[in-house]
Amino acid sequence: MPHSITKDEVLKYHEGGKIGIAITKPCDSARDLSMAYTPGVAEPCLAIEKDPALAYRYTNKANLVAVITNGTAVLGLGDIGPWASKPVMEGKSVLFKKFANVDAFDIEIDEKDPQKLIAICKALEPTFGGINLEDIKAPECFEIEEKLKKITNIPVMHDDQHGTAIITSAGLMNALELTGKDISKMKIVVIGAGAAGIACAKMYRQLGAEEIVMLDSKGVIHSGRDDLNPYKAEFALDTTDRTLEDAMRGADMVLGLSRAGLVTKEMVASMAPDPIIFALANPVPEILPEVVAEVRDDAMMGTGRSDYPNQVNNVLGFPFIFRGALDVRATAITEGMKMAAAKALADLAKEPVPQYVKDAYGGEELAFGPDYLIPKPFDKRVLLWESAAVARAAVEEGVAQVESFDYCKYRTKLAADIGLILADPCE
Ligand SMILES: NC(=O)C1=CN([C@@H]2O[C@H](COP(=O)(O)OP(=O)(O)OC[C@H]3O[C@@H](n4cnc5c(N)ncnc54)[C@H](OP(=O)(O)O)[C@@H]3O)[C@@H](O)[C@H]2O)C=CC1
Ligand SMILES: CC(=O)C(=O)O
Ligand SMILES: [Mg+2]
Repeated sequence: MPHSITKDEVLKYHEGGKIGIAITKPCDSARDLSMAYTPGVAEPCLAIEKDPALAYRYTNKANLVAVITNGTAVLGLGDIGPWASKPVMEGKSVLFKKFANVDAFDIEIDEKDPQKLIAICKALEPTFGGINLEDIKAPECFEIEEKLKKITNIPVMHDDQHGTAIITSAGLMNALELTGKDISKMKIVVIGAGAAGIACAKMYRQLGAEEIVMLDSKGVIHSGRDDLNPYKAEFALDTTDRTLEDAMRGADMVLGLSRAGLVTKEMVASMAPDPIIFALANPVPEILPEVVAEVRDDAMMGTGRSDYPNQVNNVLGFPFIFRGALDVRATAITEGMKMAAAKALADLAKEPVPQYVKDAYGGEELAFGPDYLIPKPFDKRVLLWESAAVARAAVEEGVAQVESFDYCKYRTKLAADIGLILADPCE
């Protein structure tokens, strides 16, 4: 059931913002001040001038991510601008810290021109160990990310694209296992041909999907349309489906990454048996679980929200992906790293759930099944499973910059960070 929170409570919670800055070294005496600031600070400066890689050793760069937006596609609220986007970006920084101990600065930029935004992000490279692009609208987001990946030497990831693709893929893999559906024979409807929709559809193709019907605000993306950008055109189908109602008929899965309330009961009723329904628009999904339940008892349902079962949300991605990437000083986040993250999440969902996780969800019984397709963000083991998988994949894909990487030792360290001792750290 949804949590009951009032507008006043939420606004009160946000007074003064949600995150601050902590000092990590002693700074209580004149001697400390000479170390932290002048004259002592000149030593690391000169060392880094000689060898820029030492910035990873003598500054916080190695554990610092920029959460960058221009506020053009904030949640499902649309182009509300950089000022109004700040609570979301602060929230992302909170999640980076809370779930993966990654320090993150939210940076809201008053700039819509992709070329200028690219230049600004590139200019920030000396400060950060990674860049998490957030809530930048399509199609500009594709060009911005693609260019930044080429011109920077730090991992850059557009969370709405790849975080979402990874988490929904994990949920989909497990839904396939539970329903026995064959992805290559499924009709998959993707509502939204923006950042998230396009990236998810690409990853589903990697998983074997063949029939993906995608829709934008003008309807089904079909081969007769002449108003498609190249990213949408890649998904243009030769189909007679024109509306969402047409597309949903007989569909095995619908993935909503668009706007609130677009899916009706009638559409859900027209889907194939055992439908997979991920209605992920935030904060209000394309259809609510209780409405689906009125017409189907065989649906597997997920939303992006914290107050329903199956929270299919990129919170399960970005903190852990960057943790793994930063720890091996990866220069990029590759396809192999993304797939490793999705598989790790899917696998973890099949493990018994610790009591503290159940307690965080009101004592609810949580076990692999239709209402528990993916792990919960408060499950500390996500760090262990996902970050270790991402770091290992980075090494295997040749983008890690550490001199050596010992998977078993890394898992032991991550386990210690969450208070676990592993029987088999190499598992
Ligand atoms: N749960 C999660 O983890 C995540 C959820 N989301 C949610 O997904 C949604 C989209 O985000 P994002 O991809 O970043 O945004 P974008 O602005 O990049 O894309 C939005 C897409 O929705 C389409 N759209 C708008 N209205 C309709 C409609 N009536 N019918 C069909 N499509 C429509 C737009 O069409 P057009 O191209 O014609 O404008 C566009 O393609 C948001 O609600 C966001 O909160 C996003 C990321 C993660
Ligand atoms: C979850 C998220 O990133 C979004 O809705 O945009
Ligand atoms: Mg987002």
